Amino acid sequence: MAVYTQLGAEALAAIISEFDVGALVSAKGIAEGVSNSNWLIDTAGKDGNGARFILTMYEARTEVSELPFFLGLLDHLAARDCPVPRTIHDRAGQAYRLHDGKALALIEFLPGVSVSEPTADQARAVGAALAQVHLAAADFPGRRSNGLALADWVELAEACGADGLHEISLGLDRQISDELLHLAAHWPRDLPHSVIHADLFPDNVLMLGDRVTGLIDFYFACHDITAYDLAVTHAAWCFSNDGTHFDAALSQALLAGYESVRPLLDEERAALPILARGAAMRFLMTRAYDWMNTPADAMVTRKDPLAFARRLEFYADPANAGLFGRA
Ligand SMILES: Nc1ncnc2c1ncn2[C@@H]1O[C@H](COP(=O)(O)OP(=O)(O)O)[C@@H](O)[C@H]1O
Ligand SMILES: N[C@@H](CCOP(=O)(O)O)C(=O)O
Repeated sequence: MAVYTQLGAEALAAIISEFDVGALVSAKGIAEGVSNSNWLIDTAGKDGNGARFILTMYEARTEVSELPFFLGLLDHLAARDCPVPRTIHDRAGQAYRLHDGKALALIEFLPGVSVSEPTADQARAVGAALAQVHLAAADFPGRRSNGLALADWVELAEACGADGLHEISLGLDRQISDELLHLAAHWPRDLPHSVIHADLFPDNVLMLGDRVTGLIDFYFACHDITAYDLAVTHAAWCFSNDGTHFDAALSQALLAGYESVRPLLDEERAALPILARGAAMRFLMTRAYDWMNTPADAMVTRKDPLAFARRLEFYADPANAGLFGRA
């Protein structure tokens, strides 16, 4: 469930009246999502023909000082025909407003649904859309470093503690400490960097059939290794949810879709195995930390860390070394 803050009808109407979008007609809290509060907003529209938006209230996990980067990036990408929602600026031209000390943004509504069992054609389309974002962001002037990079995985592992990890699953502490050493020794330093989405899971992609209609939730976007973003997307799309089953057809389609827009350099392709291990580690660590630190009465469902421990095992298995080789 993701409406952490209750806003009454009067408050919502007053907020919407600050934008040139017509009067509020209806507002429904959106259950999906975990970080922020979201409402589906219908208004009369500027011309009286009706219009639909997403109203997002940023909760504790999003720093207000970072909103110019996230929201500016959406506008930059949308202006370059990437399938991302524009932000609707208020009458004063601001991309976000403050309400009772919390930031709010009104965002273009995009049609589509998040798929739970992607097909190869859908994975191909997602790969192409990701590459389009990487190219279109090249002249985006905003800067944000990755707050969940290798050094942060190490910190998260320390915060969890060996005993805590072992309690999640026997031997998980050892798997993580060995892997972190391996990643530190082999993490690539000289690959192309760009703005990356960094969390392009199926629930952050809206689709109509095989067409990507929306890439959303850019709140982990940052500058980092471009091909690492492809590795994150690979880990997110090419396995069953629990990480027990790898789908080679999805993997090939995702990579081919990506390369149809932005061909990988040889060194990027060669680095994909280690980048994929890093991607699996990133989600293993945040999920393990959340697993141990989410109060029992919290409104969010904890995500299974072991689903990414299994992906990590898969990527690290020498039997799968050829996974990212050219077909
Ligand atoms: N621009 C949009 N157009 C249509 N639906 C959206 C849009 N942005 C968000 N949503 C809907 O709201 C849900 C939660 O949004 P999301 O940004 O993923 O929240 P959170 O950051 O809390 O995870 C999404 O799963 C989707 O259903
Ligand atoms: N994709 C991450 C969780 C991040 O949550 P989001 O709803 O903000 O995308 C994971 O699966 O661990």
